[in-house]
Amino acid sequence: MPLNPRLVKESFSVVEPVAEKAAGYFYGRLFTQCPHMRGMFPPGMEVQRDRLFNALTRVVWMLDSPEGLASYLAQLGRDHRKYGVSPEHYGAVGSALLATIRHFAAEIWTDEIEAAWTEAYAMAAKIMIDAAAAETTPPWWLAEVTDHEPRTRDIAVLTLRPSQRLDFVPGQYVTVQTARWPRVWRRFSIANAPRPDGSLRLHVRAVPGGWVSTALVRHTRIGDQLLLGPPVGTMTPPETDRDLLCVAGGTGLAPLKAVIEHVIASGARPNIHLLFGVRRACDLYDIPDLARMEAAFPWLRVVPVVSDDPAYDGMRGRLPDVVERFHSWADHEAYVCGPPAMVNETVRRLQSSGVPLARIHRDPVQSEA
Ligand SMILES: NC(=O)C1=CN([C@@H]2O[C@H](COP(=O)(O)OP(=O)(O)OC[C@H]3O[C@@H](n4cnc5c(N)ncnc54)[C@H](O)[C@@H]3O)[C@@H](O)[C@H]2O)C=CC1
Repeated sequence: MPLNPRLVKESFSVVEPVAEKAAGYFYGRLFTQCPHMRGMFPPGMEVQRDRLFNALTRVVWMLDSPEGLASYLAQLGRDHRKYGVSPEHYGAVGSALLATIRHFAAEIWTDEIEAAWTEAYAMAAKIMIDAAAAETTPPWWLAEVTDHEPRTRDIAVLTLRPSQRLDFVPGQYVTVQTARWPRVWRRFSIANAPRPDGSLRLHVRAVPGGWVSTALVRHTRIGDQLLLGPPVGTMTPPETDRDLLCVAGGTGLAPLKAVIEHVIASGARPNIHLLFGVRRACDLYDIPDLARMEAAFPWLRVVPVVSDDPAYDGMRGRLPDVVERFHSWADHEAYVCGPPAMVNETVRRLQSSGVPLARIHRDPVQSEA
């Protein structure tokens, strides 16, 4: 039977408003049916629940764009190897998912909707299973912390050396697990373009209640080992030599720095504006490094922007406002990364000021605590 994206989307839109409940129901079904699968997940399931729905939402809304969907699902399949997922698990997940959607969309449920979900899930599972089976890189990497620089009270920049070669594209992120929190994986963007020594830099803010981020900022030392999942993400460098606008909110700077490093190393000479927004001047955690990049590449202009510090003697304001009043970006390729609300608003303003959506790069998946 052919895919029926419309029926899947319509029924999913009934479940979306009760996503949290639905995710709880889904895991309840899954673990009752397959108690041994509980051990594959961390003790606290809150982030996992969000993740399930973020991924599901993305898949459902991409059903009409098969190419983008296939590449997203393939990345997801490769990434799931680090949890020890094997093809048998997909059947159990599929039946728990179907039971969940059926339960929460009961009012509109029909045989056609059931068939549409069955078909869509079978297609998605096949892409994930095939991609995982075809992958030759490790499911996860051990990485040694070779440097740990506290930059502010809450932010540290870590340098890691993976024990095996880890290929990635600038702008991608990895998931990280610390010895302190087994089975808890959190995403952090790689903050550099690939280097000859294979090292990776991460920008980490310890957020309240953030298990992994707090462990990385406050309890991690040089010589410690971390686990890294496969690199994922689609916010990769531009394929044109158009001028670039990069809008970074806080540690959302990390992937944009990687993209800029890549563009500089490629030998292209576009003008690059990097607007680096923080709340207070003391949060400008990477200025010395950015100033070095600026000095070495005259086409790069770094503009620190501070939103909540009236005493700051430089550019002040909210990033979306500053972007809008700066000048026209209509001819630029734009990259936006940071807190989701900031990203959404900046993208909207760029669009309404004439930057086509196809030229605005963002990663719908944000990093977590
Ligand atoms: N660490 C990493 O590797 C990555 C982090 N991120 C995300 O970047 C964000 C960084 O957070 P923080 O450093 O705590 O940044 P923050 O909360 O201190 O804010 C940074 C900037 O965004 C602006 N901003 C915040 N909320 C806004 C809103 N609602 N509307 C308009 N502007 C707003 C602030 O004014 C400031 O200029 C997190 O959401 C994180 O998930 C994204 C990708 C990679």
